Amino acid sequence: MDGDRRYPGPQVCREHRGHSRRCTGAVLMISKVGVIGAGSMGTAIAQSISRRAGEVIVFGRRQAVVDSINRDNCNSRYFPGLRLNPNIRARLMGDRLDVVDCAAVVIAVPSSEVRSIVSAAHEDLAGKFLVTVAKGLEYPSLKTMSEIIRDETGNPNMACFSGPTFADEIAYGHIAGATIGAGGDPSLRATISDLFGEFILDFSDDIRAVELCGVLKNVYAIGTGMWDSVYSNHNEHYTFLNMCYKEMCTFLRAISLDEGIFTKFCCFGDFNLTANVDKSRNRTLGLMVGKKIVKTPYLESGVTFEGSRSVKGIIELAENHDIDMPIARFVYDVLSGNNNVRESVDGLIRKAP
Ligand SMILES: NC(=O)C1=CN([C@@H]2O[C@H](COP(=O)(O)OP(=O)(O)OC[C@H]3O[C@@H](n4cnc5c(N)ncnc54)[C@H](O)[C@@H]3O)[C@@H](O)[C@H]2O)C=CC1
Ligand SMILES: O=C(CO)COP(=O)(O)O
Repeated sequence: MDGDRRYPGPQVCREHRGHSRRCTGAVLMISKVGVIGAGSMGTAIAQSISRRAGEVIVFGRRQAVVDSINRDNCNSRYFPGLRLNPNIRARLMGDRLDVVDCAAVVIAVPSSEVRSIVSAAHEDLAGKFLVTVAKGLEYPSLKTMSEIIRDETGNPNMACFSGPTFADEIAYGHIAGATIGAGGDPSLRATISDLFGEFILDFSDDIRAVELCGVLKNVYAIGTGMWDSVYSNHNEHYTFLNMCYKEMCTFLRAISLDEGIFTKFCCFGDFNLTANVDKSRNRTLGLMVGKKIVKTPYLESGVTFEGSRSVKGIIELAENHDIDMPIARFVYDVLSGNNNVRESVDGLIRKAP
């Protein structure tokens, strides 16, 4: 695809008051932003932000990807057909990260990698405005990404970005909504609204609840894939989808401080996107396991299946709140090879709420 024809270069932005709307105006010159992770989401976020910032530095661990971005304005591994904006530069990941003059740093690596990366670079990241897009839960600590990052850097200025946001569609500039989980500091919201001004944004003060929505929806995407590998009718699909959403809302009512979380992009939007669309890696994993196309070595496939890594933690977190999560347990049991899908699905139907 041709270069990003919409790239007008950084321009002055009108004040973005941070309420839920797509910033259609030109953009504020945000000096420099760092993105940790040169995978699909890191590259996509870099492309979006590069239309609003002076420069975006992407930190990747593969020299070939770094070279491809710097030499050809292209991430040949993830988006071979997309010309990246010229103000995106790549650097090879090291323990230390040269983010000295970055106004903000986005963390876009798989959740399993966040603690090691942030711990190694904690001195560089301390005091920075940090945004995590990773959708995972650390085990056995049961900590979310922002909790890990705060552990390692002590940063109070933290936010998360989560919603129905397939990376490829972001990279090609399609409309997407996302929830910003951040403390109530107005200046923080203004900064993040400028950074992610291409998105339709809603906000929540409960960053942990926003992050847990992203974790839960991956689990239910796997579960829906498994269910759909057995039942192929519309009634059956949407009946199970409703069962999943009911279980997810039961969990959120127990842990969320934000009573409006249920209708935010991180919750209803991302839950439906990932559970219903085959582009989702988590849903695809559920379909493949359900059809016995793949067995447990999928974790060595190199594909980022966040839901399979976080389902055990979600079950334990729920137990800590005396919440029963039969569908999350169904997903865990099948992924663990304990039962086959049809037996487990029939069991779910008998116990349906
Ligand atoms: N791909 C998508 O559509 C979306 C992904 N996300 C989230 O973004 C996070 C990142 O996932 P994706 O970009 O999708 O995965 P990906 O598999 O496309 O890319 C992951 C990248 O992280 C890099 N990486 C892994 N370990 C690393 C390390 N120790 N140091 C430096 N780089 C390392 C890999 O080399 C790869 O480039 C996940 O938590 C995912 O849930 C969120 C929304 C959408
Ligand atoms: O989080 C995502 C979309 O919002 C990406 O979903 P998958 O990780 O299932 O591909």
